[in-house]
Order: sequence, then structure tokens, then C-alpha cells
Amino acid sequence: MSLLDVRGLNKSYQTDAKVLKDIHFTAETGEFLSIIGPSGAGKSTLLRCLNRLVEADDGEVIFDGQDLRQLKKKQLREARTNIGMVFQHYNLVPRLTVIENVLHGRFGYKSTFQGVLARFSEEEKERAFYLLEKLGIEAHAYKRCDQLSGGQQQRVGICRALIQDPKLILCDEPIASLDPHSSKIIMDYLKSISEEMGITCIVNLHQVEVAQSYSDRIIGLNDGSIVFDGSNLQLDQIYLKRVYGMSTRELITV
Ligand SMILES: Nc1ncnc2c1ncn2[C@@H]1O[C@H](COP(=O)(O)OP(=O)(O)OP(=O)(O)O)[C@@H](O)[C@H]1O
Repeated sequence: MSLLDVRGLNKSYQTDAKVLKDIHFTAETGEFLSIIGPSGAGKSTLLRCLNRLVEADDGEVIFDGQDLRQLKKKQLREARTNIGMVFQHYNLVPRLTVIENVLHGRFGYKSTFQGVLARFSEEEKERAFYLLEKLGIEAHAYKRCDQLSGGQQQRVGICRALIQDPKLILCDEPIASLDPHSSKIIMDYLKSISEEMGITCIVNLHQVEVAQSYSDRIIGLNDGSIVFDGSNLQLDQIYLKRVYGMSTRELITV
């Protein structure tokens, strides 16, 4: 059984125009899966429909054996502890320290009361430091997040996702705001998360060449439909044209 099995997902916002059209795909444990497509293709909407930050109109999102779309609030909260999320703009609390932001990843495991008091165990704090060390930013643990570079903030975002002990991490354009050097660091970390920790990563990307060099599998979206689902080797010029409506040579010059 696949870790994630998405069946017949449809989504429209206020208007009748469908943003996602009959989306079917699966993701396996430890798989690194990229979603590519032109601006407005529906990549962010798809990612957010998976953890129900956005509600799909119909379809199923079978994650770890249960359909997330059928879950009530409390069950959904529990299921979401297994799904981390990494955002383009990091979504950190700027005035709080790095370590506090990382520990926020444990909120899903706390009662509201514990959450308000921000009570964390020694074990949780040790784990937070361990993750910061793994991502090479332990020296910044007590700095406010807004004193860090974009690349460092994104590493905090990854630590916050990892401290959840997730089975799946959803990354919505994690390198879109970063320079090439910081982007490579982030992509290398995400790749090692899937390879070494066995955590499935689904990553929305604008850069085709990045998707090609890191992914086990690539899904191409165009106008809300999956027009490609295969390996990097299978993603040839014909499929790229189907995804973007133009060849990569043309893409480089636009
Ligand atoms: N909250 C919303 N309300 C109404 N329409 C929305 C909303 N969010 C997205 N859309 C529309 O849905 C379509 C898909 O948007 P989405 O952000 O999912 O695409 P995307 O592929 O992630 O784009 P980009 O690469 O530019 O981030 C777009 O036409 C967008 O305008």
C-alpha cells in the first residue's frame, strides 16, 4: 500500500473554473516527488488539499491508510502530526528565537493548555538542538529568527517540520526566495531527509532542472490536470511542452 494515494481530487475556488481536475497519484515511503508546472497550474492548491489547508470539492486523500477528507477536527489534527510543511516564505514567528520556532513543530502533540504555556520536555528540547545541529544552524539557536538569512530561516522551517516526526513533508516552493547556493543547501537537505530518514517529500518547484536532478519522480501539472507522471528520464521535450506549453530552450529565453 502506498503511503499516499490521491484519488479523483477536484477543486474550484469562488468561480466555477476548476483549479484541480480529477487528480490521481500515489507517493511511496521515502520517495522524493516533485510537482512542476507553470504559474497558476494549481501546484500550491494541490499541496494544500493534501493536508486540508484547502478543502477539495471531492475525491480522496488516503494517507497512511485513512482518508484525510473524512476526518473530523480532532482526528485531522492527529493525522497532521505526521505531515510536516515547509513554506516559500518560511512562516516562522520572526520575533521568537530559532529554538522556539523549531519547538512550535511539537504543538500538534500538545493540548491547547500546554500549547499556550509553550511547555516542552527536555527530550523535545534535546531533539530540537540535535536537528539544528544536523542542519548546521545550532550556533543560531538563541537568535531571533528575523536576524537570520533566508537560507538559514528555511533550515529552521525544515527543523520545525522534522521535529514533528512526520512520515510526509510537503514543501511549497521551498527555494523560490533563495539564491542558488542556499537553494542547493536546502535541496540537499530535503533529499537526505527522504533518503536517510525514509520520509516522503513532495516538493513544488518552479525550476525544472532542480526537479530533474533531485527527484525520484516528477508530476507535471498544466491547468489543473496531471499531464506527466514519471521519472526524470521520461520527462523529455515533448512532455515538457505538454507541461509548460513550450520547450525548455524557449523557457530559458523567456
Ligand atoms: N484562495 C484563492 N482564491 C481564489 N482563487 C485562488 C486562490 N488560490 C489560488 N487561486 C487560483 O487558483 C489557480 C491555481 O493557483 P495555485 O497557487 O494553486 O497555482 P500554482 O501552480 O501554485 O502557481 P504559482 O506557481 O504561481 O504559485 C490560480 O488561477 C489562482 O489564481
